[in-house]
Amino acid sequence: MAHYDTLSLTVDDDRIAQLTLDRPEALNALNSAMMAEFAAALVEATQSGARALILTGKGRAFAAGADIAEMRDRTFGSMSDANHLALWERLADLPIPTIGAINGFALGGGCEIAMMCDILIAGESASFGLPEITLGIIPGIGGTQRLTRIVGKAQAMDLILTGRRIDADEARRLGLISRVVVDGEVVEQAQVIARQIAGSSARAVRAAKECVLRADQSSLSEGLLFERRWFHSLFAFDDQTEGMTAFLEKRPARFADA
Ligand SMILES: C/C=C/C(=O)SCCNC(=O)CCNC(=O)[C@H](O)C(C)(C)COP(=O)(O)OP(=O)(O)OC[C@H]1O[C@@H](n2cnc3c(N)ncnc32)[C@H](O)[C@@H]1OP(=O)(O)O
Repeated sequence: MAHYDTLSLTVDDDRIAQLTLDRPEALNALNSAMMAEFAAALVEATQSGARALILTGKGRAFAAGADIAEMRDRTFGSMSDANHLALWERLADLPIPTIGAINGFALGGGCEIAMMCDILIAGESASFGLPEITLGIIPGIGGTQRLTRIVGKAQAMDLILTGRRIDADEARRLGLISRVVVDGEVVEQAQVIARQIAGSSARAVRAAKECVLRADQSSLSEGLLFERRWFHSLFAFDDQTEGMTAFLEKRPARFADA
């Protein structure tokens, strides 16, 4: 793995990649250096053959948002000419499942990149929020769009216009995250999920991810057709025969690339 200054990347023997944001002294505030390294690390993780990626933060925050010190003196020209923040979107485009393991604060841009993950689990004392409004700006890494799709207009307006923070239980009730676990066990629980995914058929996992993501972006009839076509396609591969044979023979399936 390459050396990174603002994050670390590991890939274990089960082909689980773990990307850890690593600027704990600034609560993992997202700066330009981290954004560039993040994009490079995603490429490296994918090219390593990883089957799932866990995203977490070192210390008492997942990430407390974009780096305010770095942003304060930016101008419209420097932000728009560089299409600033666009690189974070690479996370949403990753072909393998992503699991956000949220410890502590996930605020502003931190909450926004968390919402890009496919599965989100959080420690009991994690907190989420989009406080950008208090800084005279708005979310810029997809926060208005993703939050509205996840929780609906009224809840999104409440959270974005007030900038209020919510705890892990409220985040789960609203549908932002799927599981709340004991603080300190967040990464461990993410690894359990990741290993389960890594033991499944890679093609079926990819198909499932593409279909779920399509649900957000297509009409119901287009999404249904897309799902049915993917379903048909999986019968072209040995994993389907192996999975069904294993069930009938009452043994665990042995998928080719698991
Ligand atoms: C498109 C996206 C836009 C955005 O994301 S804009 C940013 C949105 N985020 C925020 O507004 C949150 C800013 N941070 C905070 O409100 C607080 O922090 C917390 C509530 C998260 C934690 O408060 P406490 O426990 O008192 O810690 P502390 O002393 O404030 O923070 C420790 C160090 O971390 C730095 N830091 C925290 N968040 C950021 C940030 N977003 N950008 C730059 N630095 C940050 C602080 O300044 C400080 O540093 P030092 O020890 O040198 O004083």
